[in-house]
Amino acid sequence: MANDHIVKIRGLKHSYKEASTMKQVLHGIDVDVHPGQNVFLTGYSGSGKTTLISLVGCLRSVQDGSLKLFDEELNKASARKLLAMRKRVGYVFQHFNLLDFLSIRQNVQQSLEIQPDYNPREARKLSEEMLDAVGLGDRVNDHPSDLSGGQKQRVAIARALVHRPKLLIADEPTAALDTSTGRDIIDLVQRLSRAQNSAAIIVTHNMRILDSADEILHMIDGRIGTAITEQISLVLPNLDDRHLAEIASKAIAREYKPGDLIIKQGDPADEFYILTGGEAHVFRLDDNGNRTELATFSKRGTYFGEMGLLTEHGTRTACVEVHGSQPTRLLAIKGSDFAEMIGRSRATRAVITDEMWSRFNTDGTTPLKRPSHHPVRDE
Ligand SMILES: Nc1ncnc2c1ncn2[C@@H]1O[C@H](COP(=O)(O)OP(=O)(O)OP(=O)(O)O)[C@@H](O)[C@H]1O
Repeated sequence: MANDHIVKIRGLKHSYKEASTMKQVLHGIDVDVHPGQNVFLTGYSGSGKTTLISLVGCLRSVQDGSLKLFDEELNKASARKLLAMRKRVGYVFQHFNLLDFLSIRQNVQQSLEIQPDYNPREARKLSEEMLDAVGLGDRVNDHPSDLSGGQKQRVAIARALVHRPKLLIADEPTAALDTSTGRDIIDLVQRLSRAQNSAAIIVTHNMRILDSADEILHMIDGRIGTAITEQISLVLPNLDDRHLAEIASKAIAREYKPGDLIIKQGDPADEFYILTGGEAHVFRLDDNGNRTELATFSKRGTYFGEMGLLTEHGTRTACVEVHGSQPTRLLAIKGSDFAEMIGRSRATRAVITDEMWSRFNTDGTTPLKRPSHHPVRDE
């Protein structure tokens, strides 16, 4: 499908001039962002996050590689084209970037004034509605200096979304805010962008807010790596830091193509899986080869493969296949590492075992013996 991508990046490289040499800061990036997807971009300071989003947001020119925004190639795009594309994106910055000599309604309205079909009356109405949606409907005539940090960021969100962009870019929108205000701001960005079916790329260092992402991209020295530690800590929050780092170092990132079988019923159970992208479908086959559809997992962080590992049965009780037209990405943890993990963290074992029993109950078949370890809840 031509329109299946909001952003499609292949082999993107970028360098800055430093004295008389060039310093390369992006080393061949591949990224896909689909309509309505919330993608969080994490990584240490200096790893290249701001460079990457400023290229996506048409604030810089592409030097090398392919970057398609709304299906249009930005490599070799003219300054005029970049400017036109920039108007179709919404931006939220760390330091709000509001103009204090304008009222907050006028600040929001600015985004509409640069659109080709600008109509002042309509723009005023839309700006007031958008401020209402961010909870500032009664403050439209105030100026930014009258507001708290969290309220200023709400204005910035209204300004970024008022023209209904198909992509919102937020560069550390919570960095200048306290934790609970930051969480509210992320919730708001996600609620409003989802309501408009806008994709959002949100740069953040804040691990506590990552659980609501559709996808987490982790930048390491100008490359996209799998956010293995972050993914595992979200799924299994009871692991202590040392244990988490140990498991993360042993987890293997895998990608399966549409049509691939991930788990085959009857095979020995030897791995535990955490879904990090795409969808996985579970079905069971009876002796005559008839299929019973059991579940489709689409939420990032869903885990599976625990049944064969936790029960004395030891073999796969169902098949799992790639679902839909996108690849399915997983973190695989070897059975022996999984056993060690739940052996050391009773809370983790309890959570996974409870989830397994609730799956047995929903799927209506419990062909297996109870696990040898009963859930423990005393941590
Ligand atoms: N305009 C510039 N000129 C030269 N070097 C730059 C420029 N902008 C960024 N860099 C360098 O490029 C590298 C990546 O910077 P970038 O700002 O993209 O990283 P970041 O992950 O966003 O970091 P932070 O979280 O600190 O903002 C850093 O080493 C930085 O010093």
